[in-house]
Amino acid sequence: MTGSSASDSSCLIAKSKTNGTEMNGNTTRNTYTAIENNTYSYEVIKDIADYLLDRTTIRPLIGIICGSGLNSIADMITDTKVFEYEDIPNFPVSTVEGHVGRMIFGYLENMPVMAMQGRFHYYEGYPLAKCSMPVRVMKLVGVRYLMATNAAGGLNSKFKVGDIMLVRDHINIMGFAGNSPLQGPNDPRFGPRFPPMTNAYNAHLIKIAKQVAKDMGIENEIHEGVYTCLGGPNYETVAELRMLRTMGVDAVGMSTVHEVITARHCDLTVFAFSLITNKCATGYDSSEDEANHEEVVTVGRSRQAVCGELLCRVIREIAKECPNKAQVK
Ligand SMILES: O=P(O)(O)O[C@@H]1C[C@H](O)[C@@H](CO)O1
Ligand code: HPA
Repeated sequence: MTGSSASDSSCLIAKSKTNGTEMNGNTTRNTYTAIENNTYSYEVIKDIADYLLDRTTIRPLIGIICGSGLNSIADMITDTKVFEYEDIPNFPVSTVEGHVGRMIFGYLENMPVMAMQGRFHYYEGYPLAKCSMPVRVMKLVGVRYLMATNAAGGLNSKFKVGDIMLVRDHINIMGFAGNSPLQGPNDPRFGPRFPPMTNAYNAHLIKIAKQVAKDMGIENEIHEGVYTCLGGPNYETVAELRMLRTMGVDAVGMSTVHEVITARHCDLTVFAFSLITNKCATGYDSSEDEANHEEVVTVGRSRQAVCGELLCRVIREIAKECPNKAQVK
């Protein structure tokens, strides 16, 4: 299937394209009529995937999402083809500091990858399905593995700022309230109506990452744990954090869960880790523990080399096992 049918009103995307035209004396970027009701049909997402594939010969097998302050993970990619989000039809734009807003195609460890420098969060005003829509784009581009990274508050008392938590599982708190990226009609071309989440995070890749951490000599800075995503943008109250801790949450953030649900729905293999950028304040007297985004981004930047190396080494191991070695550079 290529492109949307002109008769399908739910997936028309380019009704008012003004490609580089002059308006009020200024050059405008491409503008597209908004999709209806923020709904991304299979055809719209296929259009986005085709837009990207038409402009590069790279065929990624791995999709990467860079968390807050972790953009430079994608700077390690070689032979790049860069797409600004604002140039991709029907793509949202990043509005958060620390999220640049670029999709980078290229190679890491000789594996073809595509990486998001900047993700979309619910608190930016995007519905969850729109936040995780790029994961479906990855799927239609041909990606088999999603590697998601995020910045998170450490709730487990053993975690230190700068540590990395390999995500073993998540608690979908927003889902408890009925908010899901899979809400609405199900398109079986992506996946089943009722997808299981038992093994959302691939145990084999976690094992590989632990071995990699040992090889890097950072085994004391690596943990395995449970992540949860809250809606944000405010950080949590002490009472909320205490409740989350009793629920078994080790790290708290504002992303990833809906991306992973979307990825598992369309059968991507998932690996995710959280960089612990701050300790969660579980007492009222610990004002020094108050979270702030500047600190989150600063800690992210200070640890992105380590996070990048971990990711690259895991990719190196995936490359060894890659089912389609022909695609490896
Ligand atoms: O995109 P991630 O999940 O890495 O970003 C975290 C969550 C919020 O967007 C922000 C809070 O500081 O960092
Ligand atoms: N809470 C929620 N999201 C976060 C945090 C936090 O403490 N740190 C980074 N992202």
